[in-house]
Amino acid sequence: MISLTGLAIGILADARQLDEYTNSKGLGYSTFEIDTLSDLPPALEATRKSLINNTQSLKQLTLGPTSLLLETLFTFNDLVALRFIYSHRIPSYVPLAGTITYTALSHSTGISPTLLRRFIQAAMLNRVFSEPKVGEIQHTAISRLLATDPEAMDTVGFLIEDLAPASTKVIEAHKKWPGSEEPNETGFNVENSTSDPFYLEFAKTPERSRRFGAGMRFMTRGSLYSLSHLITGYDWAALDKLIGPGTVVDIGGGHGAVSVALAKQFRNIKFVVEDLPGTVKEGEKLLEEGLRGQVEFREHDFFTDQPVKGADIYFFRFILHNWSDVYATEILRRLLPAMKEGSKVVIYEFLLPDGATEKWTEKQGRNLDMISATGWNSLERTTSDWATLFAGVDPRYMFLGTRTPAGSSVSLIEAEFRLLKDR
Ligand SMILES: C[S@@+](CC[C@H](N)C(=O)[O-])C[C@H]1O[C@@H](n2cnc3c(N)ncnc32)[C@H](O)[C@@H]1O
Repeated sequence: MISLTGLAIGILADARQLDEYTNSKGLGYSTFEIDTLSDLPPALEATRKSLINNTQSLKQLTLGPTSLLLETLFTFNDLVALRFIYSHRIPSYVPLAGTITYTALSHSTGISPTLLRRFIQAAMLNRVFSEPKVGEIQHTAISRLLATDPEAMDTVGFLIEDLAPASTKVIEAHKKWPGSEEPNETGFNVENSTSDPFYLEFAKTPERSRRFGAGMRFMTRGSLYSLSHLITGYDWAALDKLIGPGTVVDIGGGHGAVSVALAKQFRNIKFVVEDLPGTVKEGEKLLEEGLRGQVEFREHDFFTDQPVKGADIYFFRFILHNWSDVYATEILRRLLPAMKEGSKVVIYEFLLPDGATEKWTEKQGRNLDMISATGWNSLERTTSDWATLFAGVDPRYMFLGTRTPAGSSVSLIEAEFRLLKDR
């Protein structure tokens, strides 16, 4: 057990380090007006995490159980305020420098000054806009981002207009379809009154699809998601040295983002990017001239037998977390007839810890897991989940384990095809 003072002492030491860093960079102290702590060196990233986790614990302890429970229960108000700001495009009406009064904002938006004041002041608690003088609004770093970066605004829209309402229907979906692993029996299906799965439903409304795509790009920006972790975090060089050459099949590879990045680094590995017809055509069009021959696109539905025989690696990024165990099993089973002794399945996905964690910096994994439940009836898996999944597909799959490259949000999960006589 640690005392409030003990937590505060740790916080003081971490805060001092970050202050010294921003001062040494000529940024002064951290402020809500500009982003002073982006792109920290790796050692200070650990300090940032420790500061976030300890301040959160300190705050939760200090609130006490009743206030903490009520604070959690009232978080829906945070989203309502943000939804108001999103749907009325408020960030675009506030000057990037200086202030605007509620009355002036009312003239440009057509919304009453009282409504504006109430919803914007609610959002200010989360540092979206500030009021340096009574009645005058100015941008903070967050609201400025919403004003200047369309993908940030699209992320708000996707999460608040599409996912949050669907999440309120998850329990109804569980009651309607108890124990379902079907991708079209979810909170998203109840909310949208549709029997089509998530992506098919989105495809009906181009604007919704576009907003989803922009949101995904925004949320995977930055070093935590950088493909450099995948490039350096796995021994691709061993495959590159093979005389033969080595082959990687990038299943559900989209437009080939992963294969293209790897192909540039490892010029002797051949990549086959498989996806559904429209995506494959787009990918082929986008492929750089210099990579033709090394990267090939091929139509393939991963619920049918794998056509590329004897590849060294069958690779999946951000695929299996969209599918419940029944479907993930089928996808992995369809690889078996194509695999040779030593063929590997390499998966690049989020990995949840086996046990619970209260660390605030690990909340993102929980968020993603809840989203998987809301939209797909799928899950973010733990190392034990992966081991159980492979064991249930076929005894020839030998689960090799999981690894998270330093500084990465995404982990490697690996299994090998071994004939039973080798065990
Ligand atoms: C979340 S994206 C991941 C794309 C890529 N792996 C990446 O990480 O950039 C999922 C991909 O799976 C593809 N997909 C969905 N169902 C599929 C199926 N039955 N067979 C093959 N690909 C499929 C989609 O077209 C999409 O490109």
